[in-house]
Amino acid sequence: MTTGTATRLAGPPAAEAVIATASAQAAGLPTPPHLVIVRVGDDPASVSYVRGKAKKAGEAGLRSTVHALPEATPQADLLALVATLNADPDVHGILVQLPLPAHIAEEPVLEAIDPDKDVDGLHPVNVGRLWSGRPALAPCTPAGIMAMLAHYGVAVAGRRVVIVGRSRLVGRPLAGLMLAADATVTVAHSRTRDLAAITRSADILVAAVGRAHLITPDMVAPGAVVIDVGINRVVGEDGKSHLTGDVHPHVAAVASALTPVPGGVGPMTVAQLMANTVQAAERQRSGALGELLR
Ligand SMILES: Nc1nc(=O)c2c([nH]1)NC[C@@H]1CN(c3ccc(C(=O)N[C@@H](CCC(=O)O)C(=O)O)cc3)C=[N+]21
Repeated sequence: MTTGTATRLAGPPAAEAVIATASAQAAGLPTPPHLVIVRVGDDPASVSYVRGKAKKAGEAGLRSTVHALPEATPQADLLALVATLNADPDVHGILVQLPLPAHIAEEPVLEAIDPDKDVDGLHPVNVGRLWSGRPALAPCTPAGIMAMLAHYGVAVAGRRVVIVGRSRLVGRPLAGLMLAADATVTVAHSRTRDLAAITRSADILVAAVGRAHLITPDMVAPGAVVIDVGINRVVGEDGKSHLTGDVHPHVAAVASALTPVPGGVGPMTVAQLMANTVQAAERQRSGALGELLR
């Protein structure tokens, strides 16, 4: 077999382009947009992601505040904090880092966030706006994937997109964004029969399942563009823990383009959070006019 090597769709250059645009927009606002991140508990991955997000916000010329609440925080206290942030005109974006501790129900917390400050795009109002094809704050990972494809000149309109995974944070909203961009969309998942036959029909294949190396070369059409959203921590032969995606490395021999993990979709997620925060600040500034336009 001859092995081609897929073009590497690197995250950082595309992420920098998104951040540069967001920074320029932010500079045109009366005050720098203010992002508030709420983290409950000390999950090491969450601590590290939140740190990365706050750092990027500073680099982009945004303000950020992190509320790190103890693991045992009662749900009512978290809801009270969200209400305070909603009412504060100096707060433009609110992100509650997931997952929350088991004693806190996710839904009431997400539904408590002002939809116009919901930079994660997880409030049902934003989900509904997205699915009815209206302007909406969209979840950062799928919006970042769309930005990445645009950055690298990968056309979406009219093409077959297969998304493996139907999560609230990635698979479902990505399907909505792809549909809005005129793709023909299939969402596959753990109960899908003959997954390989479906994934082989994709011009653009997105793996967002959270199972290391689920997508093998036989599941990919020659020349397909493959987006790997997986962030799996695995212990390698060297005994060290490292990150790997949902896509097997040998897929690079079949695909025309492939996003690496790390250094692919992850940085796009963070960049898109900055873009969403600026968008939220602009929506709030446009106030009553914005109300009419939505
Ligand atoms: N309310 C909420 N919104 C989120 O958007 C959200 C969340 N909760 N909970 C967890 C997931 C995961 N997530 C990532 C963000 C950045 C990287 C990222 O920057 N990854 C780097 C490497 C990071 C590392 O080395 O650990 C990369 O892929 O190159 C990954 C994953 C946002 N999430």
